[in-house]
Amino acid sequence: MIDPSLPLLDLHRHLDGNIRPATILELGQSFNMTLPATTLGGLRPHVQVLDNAPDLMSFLAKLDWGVKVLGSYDACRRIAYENIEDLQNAGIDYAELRFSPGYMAMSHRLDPQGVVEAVIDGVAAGSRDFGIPVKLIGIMSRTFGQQACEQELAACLAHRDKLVAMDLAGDELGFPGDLFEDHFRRVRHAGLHVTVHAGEAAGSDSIWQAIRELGAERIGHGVKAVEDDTLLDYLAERRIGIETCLTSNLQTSTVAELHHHPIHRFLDRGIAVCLNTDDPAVEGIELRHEYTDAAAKAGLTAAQTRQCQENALEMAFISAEEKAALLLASAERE
Ligand SMILES: O=c1[nH]cnc2c1ncn2[C@@H]1O[C@H](CO)[C@@H](O)[C@H]1O
Ligand SMILES: [Zn+2]
Repeated sequence: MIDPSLPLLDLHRHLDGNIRPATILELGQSFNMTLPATTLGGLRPHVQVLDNAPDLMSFLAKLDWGVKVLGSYDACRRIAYENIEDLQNAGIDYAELRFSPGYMAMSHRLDPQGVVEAVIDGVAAGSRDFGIPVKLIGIMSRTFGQQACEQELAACLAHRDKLVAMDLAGDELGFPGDLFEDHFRRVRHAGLHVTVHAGEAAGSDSIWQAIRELGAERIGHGVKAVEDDTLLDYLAERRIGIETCLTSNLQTSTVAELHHHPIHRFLDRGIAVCLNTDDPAVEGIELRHEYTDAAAKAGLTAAQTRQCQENALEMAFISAEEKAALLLASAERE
């Protein structure tokens, strides 16, 4: 359930995992690209997870067509702008949108820094037109190695005043966090917040590493924390929040069924957990679905989903004043 007297926040949402299928078709055609289909119905299975994927990497392959059609900076600006319109349609009051400039740049050899600028521009225009506050998180896509992540980091740090945090995403098993300690030293030195995808494909060690070596203040997914009692206590005590993405965890086969999802255990231990979409267009869901259907399947009560809304507000990378403004706006619409 969503409590309308509290703001609705999406803190874990990939802008480049939320490119509309219709836009993929249009952009593909405008750049004279051969797509796997020429109709929306035909394209859907290539860009959306219809049956749960067997593992994380097969799930992530569904994001590829979305970035393959980014043939210009204008295309990047457009999808960033449409992401804000999607937030409005989804009834989201505040979002932290994350994106991987190198991943978006690679198919057409764009300059990652130009991509960062286009995304900032499109998000600013959308945020203004639709009246939704949005912050940006830069992603280093570990899948492409340390060097590519260096490039992404440089592109992001060139605009560090327009970003709130950096993240590490992609192939957690193939590229463990210890390859990125230098990168995150620079992130922290730049004064940015740190959130890391950890404990999704790999185990609880990956979460410890993200916290201790990379400086993670929040953990994306964190499903495997459930293996480690000491870690659960640590997360609760230090208020290191877990950005849970229920449907994504099901579609990547990180959990077999939602009623086996450890979110209960996390909430029972007093860990700050919130509900998020991850890659809404690829998953074919929106945040409302996570708070209603998915939450119900995971066995969450109305009090628990309300707690998730409160936790999201606590976890958001914004000031106390900005949090108070979000609270006030939702209280007033009651
Ligand atoms: O659920 C996820 N787990 C790990 N990495 C992800 C997930 N969703 C998207 N990305 C990764 O984030 C970057 C695009 O923003 C890409 O590297 C994509 O593979
Ligand atoms: Zn993610």
